[in-house]
Amino acid sequence: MVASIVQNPLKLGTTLHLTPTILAPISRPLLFFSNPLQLRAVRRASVSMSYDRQLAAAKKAASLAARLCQKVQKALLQSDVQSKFDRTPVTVADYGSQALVSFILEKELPSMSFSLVAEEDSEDLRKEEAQGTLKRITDLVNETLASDGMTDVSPLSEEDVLVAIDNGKSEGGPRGQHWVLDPIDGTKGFLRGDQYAIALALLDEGKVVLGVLACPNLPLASIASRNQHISKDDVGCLFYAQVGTGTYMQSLDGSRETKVHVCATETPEEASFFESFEAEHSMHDLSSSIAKKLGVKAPPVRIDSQAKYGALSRGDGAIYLRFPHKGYREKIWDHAAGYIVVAEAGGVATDAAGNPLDFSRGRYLDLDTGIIVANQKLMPALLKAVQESLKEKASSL
Ligand SMILES: Nc1ncnc2c1ncn2[C@@H]1O[C@H](COP(=O)(O)O)[C@@H](O)[C@H]1OP(=O)(O)O
Ligand SMILES: [Mg+2]
Ligand SMILES: [Mg+2]
Ligand SMILES: [Mg+2]
Repeated sequence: MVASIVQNPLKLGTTLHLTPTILAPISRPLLFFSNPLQLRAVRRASVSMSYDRQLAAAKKAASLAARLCQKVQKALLQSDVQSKFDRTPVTVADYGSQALVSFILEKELPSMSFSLVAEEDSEDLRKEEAQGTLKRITDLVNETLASDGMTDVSPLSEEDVLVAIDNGKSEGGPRGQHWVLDPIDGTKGFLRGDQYAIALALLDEGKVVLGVLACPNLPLASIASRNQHISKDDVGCLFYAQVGTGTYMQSLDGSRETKVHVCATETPEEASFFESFEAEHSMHDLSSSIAKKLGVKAPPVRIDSQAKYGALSRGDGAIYLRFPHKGYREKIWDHAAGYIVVAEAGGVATDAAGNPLDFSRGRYLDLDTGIIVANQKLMPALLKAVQESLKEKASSL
């Protein structure tokens, strides 16, 4: 038996009321240094310790992008779906979300040099036949900005939208600060009316220092017990984490902030695990073999997108297993935000060999075989089961 969380937002009709975010200033200590190098080093340390301003901007950007996506998901039209060169779907909401997040981050943080590594680009939208689609995206972005009472910005032109989308072409890397965005993670789930996430993270010197996950269709209550009735007011979560300060969840309307922690179980038999809804994205036979070795009794919980990391960070399940098929290269925007949300909640995410995930190598996350996530206590047994199952699979080929 397989459990899946299916929230059809076409029936939910949620309206969001966002309050404007107040930006907290970075506090810089007043110190005197005669050596300018020393002064620069201390300034760098003091700035890198607090990402409050960036976090506030990221929360605002992801919440507004979620509002845009909800609107599109409610009125999903076939014409809103294009196909990219790799034949994965992309919708007006993917483009609109990326344009909006890019525009808001740059506007809210004018003093920062702006670098964004993001999934989408404007190439297909610049084609003659995409004129109508581009107009629709531009309208969606402007309507969303207006709905937030952003009266200090004049409406974006179609060219502004294309430029905002193409800001996402940065290569990232180990130096400086880079935003990392998946404007809709789990587009297939989005199209099905199921789970998806707007995933935004910040890299500083190659490390993930903050992450925000907006999950418009994820219930605020645990999805561990799946048969409860969920009202439309109890759906839509925003997870966020800043390095060294823990992970928090609030409702997408800005209320009900709570600190969250991963499941503390030390007993694999009690653990339940998450995996992709799509068998094309992760090998279900392999995860089933791992779960069997661990003695996991509960059926897998299959949901789309980084909503899995969010649900894991608040203890809805204890393990996340992801084993893409041979040849697939993971991208940093598919894991950066989820990674810090889980890590700050007390979890560990590694590749299948137990190596830490390295987000500093550019747009791809080159890793060994797969990604596994659990609490610290479960990790040794999980790694052992993963290695055994991988060996068995290799010898059966
Ligand atoms: N063949 C594939 N194997 C693994 N992941 C994929 C594949 N194709 C797309 N993805 C990406 O996997 C993620 C969804 O994973 P999940 O199965 O956990 O929901 C998405 O980021 C999706 O991209 P996208 O952002 O375009 O939806
Ligand atoms: Mg995609
Ligand atoms: Mg993705
Ligand atoms: Mg995406």
